[in-house]
Amino acid sequence: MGLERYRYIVVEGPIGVGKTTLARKLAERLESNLLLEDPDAIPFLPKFYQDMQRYALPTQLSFLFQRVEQVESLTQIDLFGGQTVADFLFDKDPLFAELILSDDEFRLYADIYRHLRVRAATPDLVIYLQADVDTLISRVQSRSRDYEAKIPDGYLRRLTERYSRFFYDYTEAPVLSVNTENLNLAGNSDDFQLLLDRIAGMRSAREYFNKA
Ligand SMILES: Nc1ncnc2c1ncn2[C@@H]1O[C@H](COP(=O)(O)OP(=O)(O)OP(=O)(O)O)[C@@H](O)[C@H]1O
Repeated sequence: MGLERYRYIVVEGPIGVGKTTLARKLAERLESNLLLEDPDAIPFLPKFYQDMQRYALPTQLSFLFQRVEQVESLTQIDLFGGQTVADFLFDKDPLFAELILSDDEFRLYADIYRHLRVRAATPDLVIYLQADVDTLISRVQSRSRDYEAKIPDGYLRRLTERYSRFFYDYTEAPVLSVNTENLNLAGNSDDFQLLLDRIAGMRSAREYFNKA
């Protein structure tokens, strides 16, 4: 199948693009370990969407500590072997921090981040999912988590821009950028198979997949 060579695959992209959906499907197909972000375990998140300025710091720190724990569990998984699929990249944590924190808060966050000295494993492949902001909005609405009704469109737009810049500069691991506008990974198994073939056929460190 050509997918065995990836021991650690990360699916990334802005809120609602479909990371969790794809990570679950990949893990099921590969019979691999699955590492998922758990937004329901962040008690500040609903409050954050109501008052971003006030709740940005506790929300950001809660996500950071959750990711640290998950990255540590990855080391455990590694001991037992097998493949792992995750729906987040540890290195993207500061991307959110820069977007939502004030300058002073960001300095404090950066100190904590540095002192944690996390050594996150480098993925063998990052699948970077992309979609228009309007598509993100409709996908977020389709999963109907009540508190997400308050996510401002401008926030999703700025986040999407930050993601583009982040991956423009990112060279740590091979990246497959996937335009998901016409690729229904939620329901269409043909589309999922197309993507699997594309992943298996990946030959260089940076490739693009755009279903015509
Ligand atoms: N390629 C796709 N085409 C159409 N709908 C999709 C696609 N991928 C995911 N969806 C749908 O969009 C919604 C959001 O998907 P999902 O929860 O996987 O996003 P996410 O990127 O993991 O979000 P978050 O960043 O909040 O964790 C779900 O309802 C899912 O069924």
